[in-house]
Amino acid sequence: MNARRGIPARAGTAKRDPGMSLLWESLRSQPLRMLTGLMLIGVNRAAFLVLPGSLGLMVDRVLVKHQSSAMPSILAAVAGATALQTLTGLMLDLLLGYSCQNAIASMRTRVQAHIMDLPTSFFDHQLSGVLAARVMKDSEKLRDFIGPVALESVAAIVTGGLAFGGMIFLSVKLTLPLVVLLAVLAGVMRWAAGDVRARYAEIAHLQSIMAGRLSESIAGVRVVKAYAAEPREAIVFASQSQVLEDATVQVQMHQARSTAGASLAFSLIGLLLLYAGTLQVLAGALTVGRLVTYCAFLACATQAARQVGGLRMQFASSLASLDRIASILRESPEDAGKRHPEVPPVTGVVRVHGVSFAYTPAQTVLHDISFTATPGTLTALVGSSGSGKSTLCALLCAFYRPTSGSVLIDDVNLASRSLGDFRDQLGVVFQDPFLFSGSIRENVLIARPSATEAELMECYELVRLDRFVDRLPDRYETLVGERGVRLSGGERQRICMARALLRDPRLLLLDEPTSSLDEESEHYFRETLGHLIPRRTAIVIAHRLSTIRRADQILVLDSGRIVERGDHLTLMALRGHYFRLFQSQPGAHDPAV
Ligand SMILES: Nc1ncnc2c1ncn2[C@@H]1O[C@H](COP(=O)(O)OP(=O)(O)OP(=O)(O)O)[C@@H](O)[C@H]1O
Repeated sequence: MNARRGIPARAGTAKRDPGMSLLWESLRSQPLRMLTGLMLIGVNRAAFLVLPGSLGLMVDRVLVKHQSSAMPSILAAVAGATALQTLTGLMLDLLLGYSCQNAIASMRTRVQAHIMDLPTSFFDHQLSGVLAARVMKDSEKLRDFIGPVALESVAAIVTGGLAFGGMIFLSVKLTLPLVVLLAVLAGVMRWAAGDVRARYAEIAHLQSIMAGRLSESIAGVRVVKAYAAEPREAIVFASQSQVLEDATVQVQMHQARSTAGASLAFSLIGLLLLYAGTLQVLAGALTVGRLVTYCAFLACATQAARQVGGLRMQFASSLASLDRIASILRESPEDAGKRHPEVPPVTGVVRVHGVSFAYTPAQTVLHDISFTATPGTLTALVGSSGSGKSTLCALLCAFYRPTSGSVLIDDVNLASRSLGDFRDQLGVVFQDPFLFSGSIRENVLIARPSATEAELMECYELVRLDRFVDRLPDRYETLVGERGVRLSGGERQRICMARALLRDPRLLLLDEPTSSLDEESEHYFRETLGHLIPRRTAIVIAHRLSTIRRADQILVLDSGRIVERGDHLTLMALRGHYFRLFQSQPGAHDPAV
C-alpha cells in the first residue's frame, strides 16, 4: 500500500489467458458478422494494393516501352479498385459499429447479472464505485478492441501479408534478408516493450479506485460537509490523480520511445533495400518498373508493421480491462454447485444447529448458536451492540454460510437449498432502511411487482404510510432521492416494512424495524405484527421493551453466544443479562410498563 497516496502500490500482474478467452468468446458470439468482416477486410486490402501494384506496369509498359494503349486498362483497374475499397470500407464501418455496440451491451448485461448473483461476502471487500466502473468502463473497451484494435490490426496484417507476398513474387533475393531483419527487429521491440499489459492493468485499477472514492465521497457528502472534510477529500483525490497521471505519462513515454525506435529501424531497412534493389536493376536482374512496385509494396508493408506495433499498446490496454472483467466472472455465484432438490413451499420452521460464524478467520463472531422458531411465534434477539444479532439475521437470510453448524428451513439445509426459492418466502427489514432512488410505490413494489393495487393499499395501511404520504404532493409517486435521502428515518423505515409485508412472507426477519418510529407509530406497528404472526415465523431484533416483552422466546446474545433464553418473565426472574438490559431501558422503572 502506498500510504502517502492512499492507493495500493501495484494492481497485480495481469494474466494473459482470461482477457483473451473473454475476447474470443465475445467474437465467437457473432460468427456471421465476424466472418463477413474478415471477408470485407480481405477485399478492401487487396483493392488498396492495386494502386502500388500497377505502378510498375505503368513505368515498364507505358514509360519505358511506350505502350500507351495499356494505360486505359491500368487506370480503369485502379479506379475500380478505389471504388471497391470505398464501398467495402463503408460496409465495414457499419458492420463494426453495430457489432461493437452489441458486444458491449451483452458484456455489460452479463457482468451486471453475474455481480448480482455473487455472495454478500464478495461485496464486503469491494467499493461499489469500483464495481460500477468495471461494468461500465471496462466493457466499453470492447469497442476499442473490435473497432480500432481488432479491425486495424487485421487490416494491417492482411495488407502487410499481401504486400509481402508481392515482394517475394517480385524478388526473392531482396526479400529473404528482409525477413531475417524483421524477425530480429520484432524480437527487440517485444523485449523493449516489457509487460505493457500489466502497466495498463495498473492504470485501469487506479482509475476505478478514484471512481470508487469519488462516488463514496459524493454519497457521504453530508458527513464530508458536517466535519468540514472537503479539503481532506480534495487532497486525497488530487494525490490519487497525481499517481494516475504519473503512471499514464510513463506508459505514454514508453510508447513514444518504442514508436520512434521502430520508425528509425524501418527507415534504415528501407534505405538498405533501395540500395540493394538499385544494384539489382544495374545488374539487369530487375526492371525499373518492378523496383518501383517493390518499393511501393515495401512502403505498404512497413506502414502495416508500424501500425501493428502501435496497436499493440492499445491491445494491451484493452486486454487489461478484459482481464478485470474476467476476474469478476470467475467469482462463483452464491447458488453455484447446489443440487436444488425439489422442495415444497416454505412453511417457516427455522432450526439453527450449533452455528458458529466468522467474517474473517481471525475473529469468530457467533459461537455454537442453536434455537428453533416455528410458525405463529415471535422470537426476539436481544443483546448489547456488536453481540452478533444482525450477523445471525444475515445467516438466516443466507447472505453468509455458517463456518460450522447448519441453518435449516423446514428441515432443509440452506446450504443446499435454492436461494431464489427460499428468499421468495422471506420478508426482511434491515437495520439501515435502504431505498432506491425511484418513487415510494416503486420501492414497495420491488417485493412483488405483480401485486394488485388493493394489496399495495393494504400494506400501506398496515404500516400507516398514508399518514405522511398524504402530505406529499405526488403521494405514493413521490421520488425519494438517492437511498431515500428526501425522507425521514421513520418514513424510510415504514416504506421498508410495507415492502416486507407485500411479500406476504412465511418468514419475517426484522432488524430493529421500529428504531426510528415515534411511540404511536410503534404501538400501531406492534398491533399489526400481532395480527401477522399467526401465519408466519417472526424473528425480530429489538431494543424496545414493548416489542421484546410479548415475544414467545427471547434469545439473549453476548459476545456471539446465547447466554440466556426464555420468555420475558422467566428471564426477569433469572436476574442476569436480560434483567440488566431491561433495567437499563427507558421506562423500565415505570410501573405502567
Ligand atoms: N461485514 C463484516 N465484516 C467483518 N466483521 C463484521 C461485519 N459485519 C459485522 N462485523 C462484526 O461482527 C460483530 C457483530 O456485529 P453485528 O452487526 O452482528 O452486531 P449487532 O449485535 O447486530 O450490533 P448492533 O446492535 O450494534 O447492530 C461486530 O464485532 C462487527 O464488527
